[in-house]
Amino acid sequence: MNAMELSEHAPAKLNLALHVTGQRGDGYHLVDSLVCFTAIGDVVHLSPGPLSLAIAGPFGAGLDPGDDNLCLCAARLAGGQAAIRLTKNLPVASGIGGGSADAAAVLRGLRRMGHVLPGGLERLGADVPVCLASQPARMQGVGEQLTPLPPLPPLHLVLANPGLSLSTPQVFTQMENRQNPPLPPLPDFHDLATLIRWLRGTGNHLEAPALRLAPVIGEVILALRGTGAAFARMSGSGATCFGIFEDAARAAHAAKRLRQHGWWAVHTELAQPPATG
Ligand SMILES: C[C@@](CO)(OP(=O)(O)O)[C@H](O)COP(=O)(O)OP(=O)(O)OC[C@H]1O[C@@H](n2ccc(N)nc2=O)[C@H](O)[C@@H]1O
Ligand SMILES: Nc1ncnc2c1ncn2[C@@H]1O[C@H](COP(=O)(O)OP(=O)(O)O)[C@@H](O)[C@H]1O
Repeated sequence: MNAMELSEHAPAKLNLALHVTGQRGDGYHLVDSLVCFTAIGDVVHLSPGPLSLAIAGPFGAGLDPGDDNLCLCAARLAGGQAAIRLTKNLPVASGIGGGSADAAAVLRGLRRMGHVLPGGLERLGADVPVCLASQPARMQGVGEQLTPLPPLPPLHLVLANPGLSLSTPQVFTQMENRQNPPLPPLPDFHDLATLIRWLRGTGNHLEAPALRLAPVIGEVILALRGTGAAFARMSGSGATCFGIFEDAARAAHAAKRLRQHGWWAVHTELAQPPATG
C-alpha cells in the first residue's frame, strides 16, 4: 500500500443495553446505553485524490454511493479530499451503526492523514461520536455524552439479522413509553457472569416497538436462545440481534444453525480498539 493510502476498520456497534429515558423538544430521544464494538465490521480505504466513493462487499449493492452516503458526508464535514473505497460487510439500516461506523472510520482515516476534525460530528448521526472511539462506553444524552469504560470480558458473540432493514425514526415513533429509568449502576464487568447478571436487569426499550413492526425479530431472539445463547437481545433500533455464548465453538455452531433460516448470522468477538493518531 502506498504511504498515503490507509485502511480503517469500521466495527459494528452493539447496544448491549438501551434505555430510552426521555425526549428533547426537537424530537430526539434521550438514551442511556451500554455500547461495545465487534471484530466484524465494514472496511474503509482512503487514498489521495478528489473526493469520491466506490462501494463493494456483501451488502454493497444495497447502498447508494451518492452524496448522501455518510462516508462522503463525513469527509465533506472534515474538509477532506480522498478517494474512498468502502467494503460493506454489515447489513444496512440494521441497528449496528453501519453508516455511523463508516463515517467514523473515514474521520479517523482523515485524522491519520493530518486533518483536524471539527466539532459537531454528531450532526452526521447520533452514533458517530461513540463510533469514533469504537471502545466500550456508556452513551447518554442523544448520543453525545460518552463515558469510556474499562475493557469488557471476552465475549463470544453471534449477530443475526432476518434480512430486513428497519428505519430508526419509525421505530422510535412506535414507542409507547418514552420516560423510563436510566440504566442501573454499572458494576466492574470483570467476568461474563457479572455482565450477564447486570444485562438481565436492563432492557432495550426499542425492542418492543421494533417487534411490532417486524415480529420475525422475536423468532431471531428465540433462535439465539434455542441454540444456547446465555443472553440474547436486539441491538439499537433493530433488526439485528446478538447472542452471547459461553465459548467460541457454541457460537460458531449457533451462527451456522441460524444461517439455515436464510438469515445473516456471524460469529464474532469484541473489537480491538482502533489505533489512535
Ligand atoms: C438507535 C441508535 C442507538 O445507538 O442506533 P441505531 O439503531 O441507529 O443503530 C441511535 O441512537 C441512532 O443513531 P443514528 O442512526 O446515528 O441516528 P441519527 O441518524 O442521528 O437519527 C436518525 C433518526 O432517529 C431518531 N433518533 C435518533 C437518535 C436519538 N437519540 N433519538 C432519536 O429520536 C430521530 O428521529 C432521527 O431523525
Ligand atoms: N455508509 C453507509 N452505510 C450504511 N448506511 C448508510 C451509509 N450511508 C448512508 N446510509 C443510510 O443510513 C441509514 C441508516 O443505516 P445504518 O447506519 O446502517 O443503520 P442503523 O442506523 O440502524 O444502525 C440507511 O437508511 C442508509 O441508507
